[in-house]
Amino acid sequence: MDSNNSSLLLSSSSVLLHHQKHQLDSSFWEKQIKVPKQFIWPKGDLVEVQEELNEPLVDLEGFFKGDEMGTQQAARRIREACLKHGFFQVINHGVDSRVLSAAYDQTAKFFKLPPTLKSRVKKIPEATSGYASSHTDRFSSKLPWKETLSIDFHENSQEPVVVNYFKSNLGEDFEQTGNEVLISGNNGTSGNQPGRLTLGTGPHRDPTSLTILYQDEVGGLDVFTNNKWMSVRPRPGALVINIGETFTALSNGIYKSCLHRAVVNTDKERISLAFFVNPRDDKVVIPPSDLLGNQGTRMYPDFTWSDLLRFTQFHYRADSDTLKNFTKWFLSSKSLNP
Ligand SMILES: C=C1C[C@]23C[C@H]1CC[C@H]2[C@]1(C)CCC[C@@](C)(C(=O)O)[C@H]1[C@@H]3C(=O)O
Ligand SMILES: O=C(O)CCC(=O)C(=O)O
Ligand SMILES: [Fe+2]
Repeated sequence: MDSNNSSLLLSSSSVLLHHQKHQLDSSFWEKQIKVPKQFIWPKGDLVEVQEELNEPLVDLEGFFKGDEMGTQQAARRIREACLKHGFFQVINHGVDSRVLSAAYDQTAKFFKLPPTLKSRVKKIPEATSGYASSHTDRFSSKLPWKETLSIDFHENSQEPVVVNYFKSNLGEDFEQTGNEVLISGNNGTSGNQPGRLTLGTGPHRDPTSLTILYQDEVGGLDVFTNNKWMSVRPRPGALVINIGETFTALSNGIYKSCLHRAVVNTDKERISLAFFVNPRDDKVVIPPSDLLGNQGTRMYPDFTWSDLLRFTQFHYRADSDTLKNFTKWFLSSKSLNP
């Protein structure tokens, strides 16, 4: 796939706890036990995880060394995972561990900034980049217990996009932050009540093509498969990879994008860094003809990543049925404006 349109999402539900405007800091929780109702999720979405997902661990060392056997084994494991639930973890992925920890540290540093400084990079409604606290500007219920920082990133851009983003919005002091934040992060939180009633990120399938996620040791990423919620164990140095719905469409429904969520930890804050890989805006998502089956049936219409992104940002909150509802919306908007 020609995929050079990506975005970075940094989020931290815990820092929300410490820095949110409506005094949602630790002293607030000591005095109050009530979580604002907009943050409370339905019981069905909060069902606790029982088991760990035994997702494949893919070692990319052989691939990078040009070793045929190692490459084939990795490819087999990836295919198996994508046919089943679309989640796997990679080790020896080539991303230097020092780069990952520097990105993590800078992310943590960003979320610890005072709200006034963070709001200098606040996401405006039409934009896909910027800082957002619980998406309060977009939604009024089932709010995620997190704050996020998203940065658009185009591989073919001549500019150091991330560095410029930090430098121009937060000043020269943040040039280093931009240098080190190569992938981005999401986060969980602390506090008994919020931990039991809220979610860092609600159940959804990623609308994107591919998500590369670095989660810290706190954990909290759960996947819904085999009819139950299963946790994805944080493995030191590993990256979690998952298929998004754009990839499902590209594979004509063969590769699955699985429902997942990030739960809030009752005593520890959590940071995760997600790098979303997407097709270029002008590329139509069309599966290769050998994936169409005997009848040549297409499962999804021709669409571009920007169509699907627009749908999730302005018409629909990504959940378990985004691709199905996008397809309906897209076809009916096309028949109205052919
Ligand atoms: C294109 C995207 C929209 C979201 C960020 C990326 C990939 C996943 C989406 C999201 C995380 C799914 C759950 C709801 C959401 C609003 C969130 O909790 O952040 C989603 C992101 C978004 O719409 O900004
Ligand atoms: O924080 C996590 O581990 C997952 C977040 C997520 O699913 C997303 O950003 O799409
Ligand atoms: Fe996700």
